[in-house]
Order: sequence, then C-alpha cells, then structure tokens
Amino acid sequence: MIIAIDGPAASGKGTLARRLADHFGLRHLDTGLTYRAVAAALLANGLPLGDESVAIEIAQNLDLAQMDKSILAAHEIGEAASRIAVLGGLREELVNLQRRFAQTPPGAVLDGRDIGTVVCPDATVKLFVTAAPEARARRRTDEMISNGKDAGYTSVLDDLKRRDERDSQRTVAPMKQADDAVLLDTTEMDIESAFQAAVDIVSRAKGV
Ligand SMILES: Nc1ncnc2c1ncn2[C@@H]1O[C@H](COP(=O)(O)OP(=O)(O)O)[C@@H](O)[C@H]1O
Ligand SMILES: Nc1ccn([C@@H]2O[C@H](COP(=O)(O)OP(=O)(O)O)[C@@H](O)[C@H]2O)c(=O)n1
Repeated sequence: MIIAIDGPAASGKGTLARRLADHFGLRHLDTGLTYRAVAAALLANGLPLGDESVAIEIAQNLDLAQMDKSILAAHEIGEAASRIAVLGGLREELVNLQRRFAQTPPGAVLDGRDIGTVVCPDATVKLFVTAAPEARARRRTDEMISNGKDAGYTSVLDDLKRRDERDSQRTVAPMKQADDAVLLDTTEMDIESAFQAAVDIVSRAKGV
C-alpha cells in the first residue's frame, strides 16, 4: 500500500504521515526533506541556488537515512528548498529516489507537494491536507518557539504565504490536489481528530 499526502506548508502533512505509517506498518518519507537537504548543501558551500548541475550532483549522492530533520527544519532552508524546487532536472532526480523508496515493500507513506500528482499517481489512497494560513502560521510559530527559535508570527505567516504561492504557481509539478485525492481541512481539528479522520479515509480506500 502507498499513501500519498500533499498540502501546503505546516498543514500537518508530516505529523499525519508519520502516525499513519506507524498505524498501518508502512515506511515513511518526508519528501520535503530531500529538497531541504539539497538546498542546505548548496547554502553550506556558498553555491548559487540556481546552479542546477551542482544541485543534481548533490541529489545523486543523497543518503535518505542521513537527512537530519532537526537541522533541515530551519526557516531559511525551507525558503531555499522552495527556490530550488522549480528546477525540473533536479526534481526528476529526486522523484526517482522517492519512487524507489515508495516501491520498496511493504509500502510507504510519502508526504510533499506532488506525491499524488507526479511521484505516486497510482497510490492506494491520496490525501490533500490543508488548513487556513493563520492556523498553519500559528502551528509553525509554536513549533519554532518550542525548539528555542522565534521568528515571530507575522513574519512566519508572510513566509508561508509566499512559499505556497511559489509552490502552486511553478510550471514543473506545482502543488495541486490530485483529482482523486480526498481533501482534509484541519483548521478546526487537533492532531488527534485529524489523525482519526485520516485513518477513516485510508480504511475506506482499503475497503476495511
Ligand atoms: N491538527 C493540528 N492541530 C494543531 N497542531 C498541529 C496539527 N497538525 C500538526 N500540528 C503541528 O503543526 C506543526 C506543523 O506540522 P507538520 O506535520 O510538521 O506540518 P507539515 O509537514 O505540513 O509542514 C507541528 O508542530 C505539528 O505538531
Ligand atoms: N514533494 C515536494 C516536497 C517539497 N517541495 C519543496 O520543498 C519545500 C519544503 O518542503 P517541506 O515539506 O519540508 O515544507 P514544510 O511544509 O514542512 O514547511 C516546499 O516549499 C516545496 O517548494 C516540493 O517542491 N515537492
């Protein structure tokens, strides 16, 4: 079974993906981390974000097991990831890596922006997880504060909106709800109710 989860920044995709993977005994890949890891390597080496051949080389040597979320979660890395995510050749390289992960038994939960549309168009079930920008900015701000970093609610909200705009307007694999995806709006849901709703959607799709 493959579960595809897409949606805008800080909508709760990763939280749901991790919990669904545990619940259904599947592996989990946060595909955002693959874009973040490439962006972080470019930034660390002072290389331009538009240099696609270097970005592709970094992607070819990416070790999924070595991606460290605590480092890659940094705000500026998310912004840089969204800038390099417009590069078609880089996306092709990362999509191949993500597909290999998805196709390895016993199956997987992948979360990102183009999982249901490009990476796993034949996924068993697809969710598009969203929430109002203000709710997402509040969640991301609280998350940053609990990790000892406070970027300020207003600046987080502006950054999320700008990134969503770039991600949904780009020509290659834009963020978009797949025609056969189920929409899950978690604005008024806490994590537990969102998880229960997601389990119900997956169970219905599996016919259990
Ligand atoms: N339904 C929810 N209600 C409140 N907070 C949530 C909810 N879903 C996720 N969160 C919190 O919001 C933050 C962003 O969630 P995350 O799963 O990392 O989002 P994404 O993967 O879409 O960027 C995390 O701190 C998470 O604990
Ligand atoms: N499948 C994916 C996943 C992420 N991305 C890009 O990578 C950036 C960071 O993704 P992320 O999922 O880590 O971001 P958050 O939702 O966690 O803030 C996004 O803004 C997208 O530009 C993408 O283009 N396609």
